[in-house]
Amino acid sequence: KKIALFASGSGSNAEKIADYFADQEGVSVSLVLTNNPKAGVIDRARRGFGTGRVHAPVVVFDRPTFYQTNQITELLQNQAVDLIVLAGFMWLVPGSLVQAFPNRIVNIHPALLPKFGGKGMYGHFVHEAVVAAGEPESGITIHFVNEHYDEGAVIYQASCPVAPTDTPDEVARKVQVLEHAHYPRVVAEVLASL
Ligand SMILES: N[C@@H]1O[C@H](COP(=O)(O)O)[C@@H](O)[C@H]1O
Repeated sequence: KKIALFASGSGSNAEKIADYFADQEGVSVSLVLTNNPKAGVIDRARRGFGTGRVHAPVVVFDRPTFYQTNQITELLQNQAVDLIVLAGFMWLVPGSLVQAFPNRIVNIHPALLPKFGGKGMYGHFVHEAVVAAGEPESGITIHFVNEHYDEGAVIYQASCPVAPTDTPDEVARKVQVLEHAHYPRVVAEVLASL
Protein backbone atom coordinates (compact mmCIF):
# COMPACT_ATOMS: atom_id res chain seq x y z
CA LYS A 1 0.00 0.00 0.00
CA LYS A 2 1.23 3.48 -0.86
CA ILE A 3 0.80 6.72 1.09
CA ALA A 4 1.25 10.30 -0.09
CA LEU A 5 1.95 12.90 2.61
CA PHE A 6 0.82 16.52 2.22
CA ALA A 7 2.20 19.18 4.58
CA SER A 8 2.53 23.00 4.54
CA GLY A 9 4.69 23.53 7.63
CA SER A 10 7.20 21.89 9.98
CA GLY A 11 6.11 18.33 9.19
CA SER A 12 6.40 16.77 12.65
CA ASN A 13 3.26 14.66 12.00
CA ALA A 14 4.51 13.66 8.54
CA GLU A 15 7.75 12.51 10.19
CA LYS A 16 5.96 10.45 12.84
CA ILE A 17 3.91 8.74 10.11
CA ALA A 18 6.94 8.09 7.88
CA ASP A 19 8.91 6.69 10.85
CA TYR A 20 5.95 4.50 11.90
CA PHE A 21 5.88 2.78 8.52
CA ALA A 22 9.67 2.73 8.01
CA ASP A 23 9.91 -0.92 9.01
CA GLN A 24 6.45 -2.05 8.00
CA GLU A 25 6.29 -4.54 5.14
CA GLY A 26 3.91 -3.60 2.36
CA VAL A 27 3.43 0.08 3.27
CA SER A 28 5.55 2.85 1.79
CA VAL A 29 5.55 6.64 1.62
CA SER A 30 5.71 7.23 -2.13
CA LEU A 31 5.41 11.01 -2.27
CA VAL A 32 5.79 14.07 -0.05
CA LEU A 33 3.90 17.08 -1.38
CA THR A 34 3.89 20.69 -0.18
CA ASN A 35 2.46 24.03 -1.28
CA ASN A 36 5.23 25.86 0.63
CA PRO A 37 8.79 25.98 -0.79
CA LYS A 38 10.04 26.89 2.72
CA ALA A 39 8.18 24.14 4.57
CA GLY A 40 10.22 22.35 7.25
CA VAL A 41 8.84 19.05 5.95
CA ILE A 42 11.12 19.37 2.89
CA ASP A 43 14.30 19.09 4.99
CA ARG A 44 12.80 16.26 7.04
CA ALA A 45 12.00 14.34 3.84
CA ARG A 46 15.44 15.05 2.36
CA ARG A 47 17.01 13.57 5.52
CA GLY A 48 14.88 10.46 5.19
CA PHE A 49 12.70 11.60 8.09
CA GLY A 50 13.48 10.49 11.65
CA THR A 51 14.84 7.06 10.79
CA GLY A 52 16.88 8.39 7.89
CA ARG A 53 15.58 5.43 5.83
CA VAL A 54 12.36 6.72 4.26
CA HIS A 55 13.29 8.35 0.98
CA ALA A 56 10.36 9.72 -1.04
CA PRO A 57 10.39 12.33 -3.80
CA VAL A 58 9.35 15.82 -2.67
CA VAL A 59 6.93 17.75 -4.88
CA VAL A 60 6.46 21.50 -4.35
CA PHE A 61 3.44 22.96 -6.14
CA ASP A 62 1.79 26.38 -6.45
CA ARG A 63 -1.84 27.51 -6.35
CA PRO A 64 -2.51 27.52 -10.13
CA THR A 65 -1.08 23.99 -10.45
CA PHE A 66 -3.25 22.74 -7.58
CA TYR A 67 -6.51 24.46 -8.51
CA GLN A 68 -6.31 25.04 -12.27
CA THR A 69 -4.70 21.82 -13.53
CA ASN A 70 -5.13 18.09 -12.85
CA GLN A 71 -1.38 17.53 -12.48
CA ILE A 72 -1.40 16.65 -8.78
CA THR A 73 -4.36 14.26 -9.11
CA GLU A 74 -2.73 12.58 -12.13
CA LEU A 75 0.62 12.30 -10.33
CA LEU A 76 -1.07 10.58 -7.38
CA GLN A 77 -3.00 8.25 -9.72
CA ASN A 78 0.11 7.43 -11.80
CA GLN A 79 1.95 6.55 -8.59
CA ALA A 80 -1.02 4.33 -7.65
CA VAL A 81 -1.28 6.04 -4.27
CA ASP A 82 -3.78 4.27 -1.99
CA LEU A 83 -4.18 6.87 0.74
CA ILE A 84 -3.57 10.62 0.84
CA VAL A 85 -2.61 11.86 4.32
CA LEU A 86 -2.89 15.57 5.10
CA ALA A 87 -0.48 16.39 7.93
CA GLY A 88 -0.67 20.12 8.54
CA PHE A 89 -1.73 20.93 4.96
CA MET A 90 -3.41 24.31 4.91
CA TRP A 91 -5.16 24.53 1.56
CA LEU A 92 -8.69 23.32 0.76
CA VAL A 93 -8.53 20.15 -1.35
CA PRO A 94 -10.14 20.71 -4.77
CA GLY A 95 -13.30 18.75 -5.61
CA SER A 96 -11.57 16.97 -8.52
CA LEU A 97 -9.02 15.42 -6.14
CA VAL A 98 -11.70 14.50 -3.56
CA GLN A 99 -13.73 12.79 -6.30
CA ALA A 100 -10.66 10.96 -7.65
CA PHE A 101 -9.88 9.55 -4.16
CA PRO A 102 -13.25 8.94 -2.44
CA ASN A 103 -12.75 8.10 1.27
CA ARG A 104 -9.04 7.89 0.63
CA ILE A 105 -7.99 11.32 1.90
CA VAL A 106 -7.58 11.86 5.68
CA ASN A 107 -6.75 14.93 7.73
CA ILE A 108 -5.91 15.75 11.35
CA HIS A 109 -7.36 18.84 13.01
CA PRO A 110 -5.95 20.07 16.38
CA ALA A 111 -9.32 20.42 18.12
CA LEU A 112 -12.50 18.46 18.87
CA LEU A 113 -14.59 19.07 15.73
CA PRO A 114 -17.20 20.29 15.01
CA LYS A 115 -16.04 22.95 17.44
CA PHE A 116 -13.12 25.22 16.44
CA GLY A 117 -13.01 24.08 12.82
CA GLY A 118 -13.50 25.63 9.40
CA LYS A 119 -11.76 28.22 7.23
CA GLY A 120 -9.19 30.27 9.12
CA MET A 121 -9.24 27.85 12.06
CA TYR A 122 -5.77 26.37 11.90
CA GLY A 123 -2.53 26.16 13.87
CA HIS A 124 -2.26 28.55 16.80
CA PHE A 125 -5.58 30.29 16.08
CA VAL A 126 -7.34 27.11 17.19
CA HIS A 127 -5.61 26.91 20.56
CA GLU A 128 -6.14 30.64 21.19
CA ALA A 129 -9.86 30.19 20.48
CA VAL A 130 -10.08 27.16 22.80
CA VAL A 131 -8.45 29.10 25.65
CA ALA A 132 -10.50 32.25 24.97
CA ALA A 133 -13.69 30.17 25.12
CA GLY A 134 -12.63 28.70 28.48
CA GLU A 135 -13.02 25.15 27.18
CA PRO A 136 -12.34 22.43 29.81
CA GLU A 137 -10.83 20.16 27.17
CA SER A 138 -9.38 20.09 23.70
CA GLY A 139 -7.90 17.35 21.54
CA ILE A 140 -7.53 16.00 18.02
CA THR A 141 -9.93 14.97 15.27
CA ILE A 142 -8.90 12.67 12.43
CA HIS A 143 -11.44 12.73 9.62
CA PHE A 144 -12.01 11.92 5.98
CA VAL A 145 -11.64 14.94 3.69
CA ASN A 146 -14.49 16.27 1.59
CA GLU A 147 -14.86 19.57 -0.26
CA HIS A 148 -15.40 21.61 2.88
CA TYR A 149 -12.83 22.49 5.54
CA ASP A 150 -12.95 20.09 8.51
CA GLU A 151 -16.40 18.66 7.65
CA GLY A 152 -15.64 15.11 6.47
CA ALA A 153 -16.73 12.03 8.46
CA VAL A 154 -14.88 11.70 11.75
CA ILE A 155 -12.66 8.62 12.05
CA TYR A 156 -11.11 9.17 15.48
CA GLN A 157 -10.99 11.72 18.32
CA ALA A 158 -8.88 11.94 21.48
CA SER A 159 -9.08 14.62 24.14
CA CYS A 160 -6.88 16.29 26.76
CA PRO A 161 -7.86 18.48 29.70
CA VAL A 162 -7.38 22.23 29.48
CA ALA A 163 -6.69 23.93 32.82
CA PRO A 164 -8.04 27.48 33.36
CA THR A 165 -4.41 28.63 33.63
CA ASP A 166 -3.24 26.94 30.40
CA THR A 167 -1.82 29.22 27.71
CA PRO A 168 -2.43 28.49 23.99
CA ASP A 169 1.18 27.21 23.81
CA GLU A 170 0.51 24.71 26.58
CA VAL A 171 -2.66 23.52 24.87
CA ALA A 172 -0.72 23.22 21.60
CA ARG A 173 1.89 21.06 23.34
CA LYS A 174 -0.73 18.74 24.87
CA VAL A 175 -2.51 18.42 21.53
CA GLN A 176 0.73 17.67 19.67
CA VAL A 177 1.40 14.77 22.04
CA LEU A 178 -2.00 13.32 21.03
CA GLU A 179 -1.33 13.92 17.32
CA HIS A 180 2.01 12.12 17.34
CA ALA A 181 0.65 9.27 19.51
CA HIS A 182 -2.49 8.54 17.44
CA TYR A 183 -2.24 9.77 13.83
CA PRO A 184 0.21 7.07 12.59
CA ARG A 185 -1.84 4.27 14.17
CA VAL A 186 -5.14 5.59 12.76
CA VAL A 187 -3.58 5.93 9.30
CA ALA A 188 -2.51 2.28 9.58
CA GLU A 189 -6.10 1.27 10.47
CA VAL A 190 -7.57 3.20 7.53
CA LEU A 191 -4.97 1.65 5.19
CA ALA A 192 -5.80 -1.83 6.46
CA SER A 193 -9.50 -1.17 5.73
CA LEU A 194 -8.89 -0.22 2.07
N1 LIG B 1 -3.51 20.50 10.96
C1 LIG B 1 -2.59 20.80 12.04
O1 LIG B 1 -1.41 21.44 11.59
C2 LIG B 1 -0.36 21.16 12.51
C3 LIG B 1 0.82 20.64 11.73
O2 LIG B 1 1.93 20.45 12.53
P1 LIG B 1 3.25 19.73 11.90
O3 LIG B 1 2.88 18.31 11.58
O4 LIG B 1 3.65 20.50 10.67
O5 LIG B 1 4.26 19.81 13.00
C4 LIG B 1 -0.91 20.15 13.49
O6 LIG B 1 -1.30 20.76 14.70
C5 LIG B 1 -2.13 19.61 12.78
O7 LIG B 1 -3.17 19.16 13.63
